[in-house]
Amino acid sequence: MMDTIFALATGEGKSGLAVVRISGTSAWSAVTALGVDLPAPRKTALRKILDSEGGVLDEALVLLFEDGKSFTGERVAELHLHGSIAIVRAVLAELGKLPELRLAEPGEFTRRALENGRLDLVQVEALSDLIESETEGQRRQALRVFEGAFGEKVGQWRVNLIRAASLLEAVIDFADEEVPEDVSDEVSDLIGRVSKEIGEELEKSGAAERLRLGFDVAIIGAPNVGKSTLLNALAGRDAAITSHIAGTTRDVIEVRMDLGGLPVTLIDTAGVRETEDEVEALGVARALERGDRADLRIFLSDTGTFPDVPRRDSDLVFATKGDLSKDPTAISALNGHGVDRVVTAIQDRLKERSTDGGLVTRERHRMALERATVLLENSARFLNIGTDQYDLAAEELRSAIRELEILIGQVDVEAVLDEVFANFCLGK
Ligand SMILES: Nc1nc2c(c(=O)[nH]1)N(C=O)[C@@H](CNc1ccc(C(=O)N[C@@H](CCC(=O)O)C(=O)O)cc1)CN2
Ligand SMILES: Nc1nc2c(ncn2[C@@H]2O[C@H](COP(=O)(O)OP(=O)(O)OP(=O)(O)O)[C@@H](O)[C@H]2O)c(=O)[nH]1
Ligand SMILES: [Mg+2]
Repeated sequence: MMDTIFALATGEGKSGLAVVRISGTSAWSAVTALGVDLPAPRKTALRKILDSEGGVLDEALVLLFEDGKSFTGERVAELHLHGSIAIVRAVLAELGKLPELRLAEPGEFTRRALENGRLDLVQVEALSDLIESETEGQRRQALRVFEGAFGEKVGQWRVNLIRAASLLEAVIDFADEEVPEDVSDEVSDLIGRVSKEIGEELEKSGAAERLRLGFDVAIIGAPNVGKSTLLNALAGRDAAITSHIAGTTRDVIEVRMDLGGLPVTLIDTAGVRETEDEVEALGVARALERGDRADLRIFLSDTGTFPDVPRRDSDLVFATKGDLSKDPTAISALNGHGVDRVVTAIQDRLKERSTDGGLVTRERHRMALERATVLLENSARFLNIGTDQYDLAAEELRSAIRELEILIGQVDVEAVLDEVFANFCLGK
């Protein structure tokens, strides 16, 4: 029997409401222990929550879920408390005194939902992405996987490959008895179809992965060209210090923002120049390094000269301080002129790389599907050699099937589960 676990399910700190969730066989009796007269399942009721001495901790809504009919699949109780730090602390302390209960680990409620077959492993990851989502694009992508689109697709691939493996195994098993019918066409067709579909998903994986993680956009240029001023204009706040002194910015300054549904981390960097100043030189090295790693770079100049950095086709280039020059294409971050053009240009460049519709959003998924692809290629090769290699073809197929099963968590691999749950929110 599993422990009954509990945790604060809502955010830390002061808030309108705070929900404490309890899951496991003792979930309801724990609520009784808080002096609550239990309401019927799924019917909220207003109840006083008491400590062990009978003192009132809060007046709250209590909600019970029956075994098998909850998010975790276990018996669940929720206490919808006033969102006070003191109330939450006191209620959690009372629950901690009950011998059958312990505090949940990050992601443990969701882990139980997985173990009870209510979610598959890619849905678990999508749930984590959904909670982490900050932009529309990220929310839509995570929700699609959470609703089961990827799990279903992988499930179909698996069924097709199992059929292919069974056909081969039937031939192997009966090889000494009767002449088996020729299965190679059907097997090769099944393998070919699955490989093609996996390939199509893998093609979209780069974009889907980028959308999940967000894009790094670095602003690069010589000192004093107005990089930090542009960052502030885009961020809508004074995130970076600006001054007329060349070499003001020394460290890398990052601001996360939502650019038309795209998650962008805008990066302001030190002005690039040769310098005797040791600290500034470190800043310049960082600027070049971050620029190198960035998904997109914006080069700024107020004189037409740029740092000597190898260029990419995708680089955006803008002249600055348009209010001081006659160049009609120059932007002015100081008075806001042309800043909208910068935003549109960033969006255009990034949109190309973040087409919606991808399901393969994680390196873990991509690697599993890449391994499966290689195994399927091997299998097809053995299949083509002839019946005496069918056992090897079937073995490669079984390995490919296993990759798919690990991918959706149909077979437990502790290391995979630990990796997936390591980054989960507390209380989820
Ligand atoms: N108060 C509260 N709100 C919440 C959650 C929660 O756990 N508690 N959720 C937590 O993530 C999400 C909703 N997810 C849920 C998923 C399944 C069930 C559930 O009880 N399923 C049962 C009954 C379904 C039904 O009512 O038709 C079942 O599937 O058998 C509840 C919430 C978001 N909002
Ligand atoms: N007139 C005018 N001045 C600007 C404009 N943009 C920036 N400046 C000024 O130029 C000076 C340098 O701006 P910063 O944004 O600090 O320049 P930077 O590129 O970040 O400089 P470093 O951090 O030293 O590399 C400041 O005095 C800004 O007010 C602009 O569009 N028009
Ligand atoms: Mg600066």
